[in-house]
Amino acid sequence: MVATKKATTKQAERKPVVIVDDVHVIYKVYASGKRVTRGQGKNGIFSKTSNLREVHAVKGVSFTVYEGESIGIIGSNGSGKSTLLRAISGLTPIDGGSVYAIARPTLLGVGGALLPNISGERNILLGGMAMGESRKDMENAVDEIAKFAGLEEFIDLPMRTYSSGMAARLKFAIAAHRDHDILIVDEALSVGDKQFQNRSEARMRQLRENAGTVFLVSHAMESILETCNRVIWLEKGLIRMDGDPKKVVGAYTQYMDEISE
Ligand SMILES: Nc1ncnc2c1ncn2[C@@H]1O[C@H](COP(=O)(O)OP(=O)(O)OP(=O)(O)O)[C@@H](O)[C@H]1O
Repeated sequence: MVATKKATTKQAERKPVVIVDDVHVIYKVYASGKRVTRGQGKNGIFSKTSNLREVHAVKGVSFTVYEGESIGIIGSNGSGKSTLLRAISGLTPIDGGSVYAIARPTLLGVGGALLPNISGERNILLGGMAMGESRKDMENAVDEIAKFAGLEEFIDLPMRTYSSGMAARLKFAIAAHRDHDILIVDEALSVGDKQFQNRSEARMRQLRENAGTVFLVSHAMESILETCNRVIWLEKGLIRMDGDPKKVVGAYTQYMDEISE
């Protein structure tokens, strides 16, 4: 009886974890392909503005995520999925609107930057500290992370000597070594070789189970349906649909079939 009452109260007090309020992201790119950073467009070293192109990748997206929700983000290529999640994690600056989160969201994927001229071990220390962990905890975690990444013999070598697969494995292992309140997964399942993929998939499953909130970007509808209890479909930087996974995935699949005919 008490348990039922508790559960009902809990449902009534749905706790917001992430609020995305009218978020816009605009990339500024030179037609030559050169990326422009803020402040360079006007009177900077690249003062020739005629070739400057703007890509409005996210055009006013709003939604609220509640505790315990696992959100799948789907949409066709270039619809703004990765940009939106990078904006939520704070890696991509936003050009309008706001993001509020109860904890710092961690982006678990192949995107994070490691430093090429320092060793794998020092990257583990710095990477972990950049995610808010103490130096001591990271020092204790080095061996385990190196082992998970399968890089024990290489961990004292500079990162620039690693293959791209080795570097991706290390990035995944650093981000995945502890549980996160808000976890953002950007198709990280495809990291590394088959053996590492199995290991990372198992760890991902564990992380998803332990995380309070999970965002998953994927083109694999099976993993979206398996993982998420809410799905947001983005198209051309706008939310096209938001709700029940089966309904949203069904509508998206139909749309993709129609446009490919
Ligand atoms: N660094 C960047 N500089 C300029 N434009 C970018 C950059 N990153 C993405 N874009 C553009 O922003 C738009 C959204 O890209 P984004 O990568 O967020 O889409 P996506 O939905 O994740 O795509 P995909 O499914 O192909 O991974 C695209 O038009 C893309 O060309």
